[in-house]
Amino acid sequence: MDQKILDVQSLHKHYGKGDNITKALNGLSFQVLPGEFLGIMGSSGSGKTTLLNCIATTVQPTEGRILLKGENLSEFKGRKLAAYRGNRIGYLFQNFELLDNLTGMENIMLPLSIHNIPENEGKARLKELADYLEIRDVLNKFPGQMSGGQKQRVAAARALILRPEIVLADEPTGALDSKNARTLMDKLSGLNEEYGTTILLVTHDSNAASYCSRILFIQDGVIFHELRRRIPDESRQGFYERIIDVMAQLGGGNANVL
Ligand SMILES: Nc1ncnc2c1ncn2[C@@H]1O[C@H](COP(=O)(O)OP(=O)(O)OP(=O)(O)O)[C@@H](O)[C@H]1O
Repeated sequence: MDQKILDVQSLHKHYGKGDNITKALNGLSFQVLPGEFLGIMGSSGSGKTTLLNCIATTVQPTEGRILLKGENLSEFKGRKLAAYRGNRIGYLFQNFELLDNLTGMENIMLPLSIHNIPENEGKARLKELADYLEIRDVLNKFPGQMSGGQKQRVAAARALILRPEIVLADEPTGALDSKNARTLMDKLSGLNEEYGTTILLVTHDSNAASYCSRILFIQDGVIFHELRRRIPDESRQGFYERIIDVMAQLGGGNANVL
């Protein structure tokens, strides 16, 4: 039994050809254990989204491979690939990606009908997530009637309703003010602790990253540094300070405050 949930091995992704080639990933290797809350940081263009998209199988690596519990993702085909994309991973995006003509509840329930989850079970999951994410009041509203923070928590409920093994979050706090960003991160880290959901979080926000258990810093498509929160004795503030030190070395600057 392979203990790792993800094993990324010498991953390369090149876009374009010849003079127009961009080497977004340049031989990136790391492993993720089940239940980890892994942050991925790095300056703009360092390859973070490309990495997440390779894991989501929406971008095909040029070289290297990604193993999910020992199985090569690039060999997933047909139903197995659909099941992987549909319910083994959940996505959370910076711009929420909710359907504007559906209510909050309909947005959250949509994946359930696609994956044939019985109605009673679906309703029970909806209630649990709505209570936890504090979105009961907006379930009958349309996205246009919600605040940014509410939209992102509805999007989180949609990402989680099928109980994915891995959540891929690409800058989920990027469009939120600091209070809403903190609420979202509190909720995500609570879910990570309570349900053991593995989370991969791409972020520029050192405060959001301080909720993670480990952070990979990427530069020019390779891992430049790694930080691990010292559990249980290191405070989030202490971890945040170590993160901003590394960000300063990366030249990314830091405007985020706790
Ligand atoms: N579809 C594409 N075609 C060509 N080049 C691309 C494509 N997608 C990304 N790139 C290039 O690959 C590099 C890595 O991009 P990527 O989006 O992975 O970086 P990032 O670290 O997520 O950046 P940001 O923090 O700005 O979102 C960049 O130089 C980008 O211009």
